Amino acid sequence: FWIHLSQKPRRDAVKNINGPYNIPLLGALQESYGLTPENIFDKSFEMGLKYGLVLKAWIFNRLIIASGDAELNEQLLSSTVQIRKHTLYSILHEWLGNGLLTSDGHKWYTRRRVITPAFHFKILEEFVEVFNRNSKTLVNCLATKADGKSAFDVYPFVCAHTLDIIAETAMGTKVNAQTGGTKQYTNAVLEMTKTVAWRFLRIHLHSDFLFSVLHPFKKRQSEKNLKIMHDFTHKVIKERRDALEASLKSANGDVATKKRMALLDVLLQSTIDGEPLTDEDIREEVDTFMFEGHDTTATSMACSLYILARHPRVQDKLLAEINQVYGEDFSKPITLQSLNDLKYMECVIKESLRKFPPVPLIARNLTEDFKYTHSILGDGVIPAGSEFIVIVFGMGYDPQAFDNPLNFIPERHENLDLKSSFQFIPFSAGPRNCIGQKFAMYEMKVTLIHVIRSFELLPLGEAFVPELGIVLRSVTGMQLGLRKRTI
Ligand code: HEM
Repeated sequence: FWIHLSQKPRRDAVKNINGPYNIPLLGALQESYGLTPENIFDKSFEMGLKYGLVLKAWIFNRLIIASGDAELNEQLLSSTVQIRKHTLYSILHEWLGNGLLTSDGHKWYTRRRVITPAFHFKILEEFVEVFNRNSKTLVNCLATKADGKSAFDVYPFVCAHTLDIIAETAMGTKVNAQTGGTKQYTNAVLEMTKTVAWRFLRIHLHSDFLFSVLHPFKKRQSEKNLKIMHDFTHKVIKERRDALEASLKSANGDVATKKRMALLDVLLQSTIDGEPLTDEDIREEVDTFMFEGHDTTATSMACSLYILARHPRVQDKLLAEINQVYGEDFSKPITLQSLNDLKYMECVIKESLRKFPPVPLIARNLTEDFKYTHSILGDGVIPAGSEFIVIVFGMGYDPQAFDNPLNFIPERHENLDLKSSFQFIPFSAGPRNCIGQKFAMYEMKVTLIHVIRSFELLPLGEAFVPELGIVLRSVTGMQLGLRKRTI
């Protein structure tokens, strides 16, 4: 009774927000019962129709606000105060430490300032060669599947490809995931990514204690993988630091002018409050890039290929644009400038991100009262301590923003007339938006150029069945078929 009474001020504060019936003390358990990673998408749409784009739910003493409403989300995501990530992210801590993705407060702010120059266009320009070379390897790997009649899951192929790219660009090291190279490290990254996604879907396993007790074998395996990954990253950092110091001591000095800079090199040369970053600081950030920079992009790319396979008209138009920009004989080199000329491809990628957002949810813990002004809800306050979930996947299907949202229509992005840019946020928005957004777009463009020029994508295999993870998954994989093009 006392708990129920103590909730009253918080209940009163969110009276203007609809939501399912709450059983005193227990909350809306009847709604969460039977919710699975696969049915959560349909259930969310049902609840949106019933309660509107913003809804509240209590689970015991926790107040959860879920919002697919751009007006409210804009105010939350633009805030420089409400930047604390949800406790759901805690399962990433043992791997990523307190890096850019998971930190907040002063630490996040200073790190963001130091890391931003690592994504400067001059550095991205140098990465085009890495994207290009690895895309050619991807094409060679995919050629083994191009019999024109068999369906296969394209995700593992693009995942190894994005892992190769991020290792080379973040650490300056080749791990050859596509060709079976540095197996111990790449297997550890891939297994760890799977374990994190698996734990994410099982709320009780967010507790490290329960994870150790209920799944001791998985826990041991996970510790082994962590050690392999951390040892590897530390070794690479040490080697790059030694090389940097040696080159700075040498007469004609600076590595940056001679060799391609990896993101790691930018961190090695940075200071915070006059102090260089320690190896552990850098390790957190490099591991953050390794995680955040490969799985998101792999999902996005695999989904683009999946949906293109089912839209031959769009494929033809894309191929025509590629030929127009690079010549039928592919004589023009791929540069950042020429990638910017691929306007239709940009629309294709955006449309795929709308239909299949790789990060389906963004979740925050509110550290202070969140005051908002809203055209329907009026002025209000969501109390500190509440949890706020931005339903990114729902926003892409809002018919107010996107006509015929179920259809795949890249052309809609040519003249998209949104009331606010916050209506379309696959890379989030505001101060905690994705720092790797441009990197990802260029990487995806180079990959698509090579795959589309080499193969006709065929609508074979099972349909996509979405499954919620930290990153979007499909229960059936991302299936398609391939036929070699004769150029
Ligand atoms: C299609 C590919 C990608 C998508 C859809 C994507 C999406 C996102 C989203 C939605 C966030 C915000 C997460 C949150 O607030 O909880 C985010 C943050 C972040 N992303 Fe990406 N991302 C992609 C690729 C990349 C790449 C390639 C890198 C690195 C090379 C990267 C690095 C990061 C980092 C470090 C953050 C945390 C930024 C901060 O909190 O200041 N991402 N990304």
